[in-house]
Amino acid sequence: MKITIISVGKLKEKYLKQGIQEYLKRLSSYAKVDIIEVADEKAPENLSEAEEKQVKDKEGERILQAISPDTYVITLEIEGKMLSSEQLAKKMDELALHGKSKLAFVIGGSLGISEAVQQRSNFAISFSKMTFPHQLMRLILLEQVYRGFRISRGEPYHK
Ligand SMILES: C[S@@+](CC[C@H](N)C(=O)[O-])C[C@H]1O[C@@H](n2cnc3c(N)ncnc32)[C@H](O)[C@@H]1O
Repeated sequence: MKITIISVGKLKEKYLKQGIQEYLKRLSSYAKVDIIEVADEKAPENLSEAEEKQVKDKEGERILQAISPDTYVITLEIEGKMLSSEQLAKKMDELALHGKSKLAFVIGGSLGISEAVQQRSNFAISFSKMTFPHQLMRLILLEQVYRGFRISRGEPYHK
């Protein structure tokens, strides 16, 4: 399976970069995982709702350009559906079983995900009702994808 993580903005913090490199290395035994960073819009504080929508729409266009038509898209959304790690593992297994060999996870920018990207999404997953910074979300997602592969293969992993 080819997994792409599409994320808005560049990763800056060194400690996150190190963690992400570690999980990419671990995941390399299970899948080809690429990260695509799309440019974020510089968004000052106190934007009106309409201006926020414009920012999200522009970032959304860049996200959509990075997705090929035959890709199954999972967006990360606070209001999405919460799954257990086992359920995420099962979902990835089922996608592979149904011949879906391309999977993209989309992490929004600081204002979230545009409507157009939500419409393109095949499934919206929530990691809880809490808001995580998008850069940290990348690391949490990679850990869960790695955990998912270990669960699917019955391999030991931390409980
Ligand atoms: C800082 S958050 C954006 C917050 C924005 N107010 C919103 O409601 O989406 C940046 C991105 O991280 C991801 N994210 C943050 N917390 C999440 C959670 N609990 N579950 C799923 N995705 C989350 C989402 O993709 C979100 O677009």
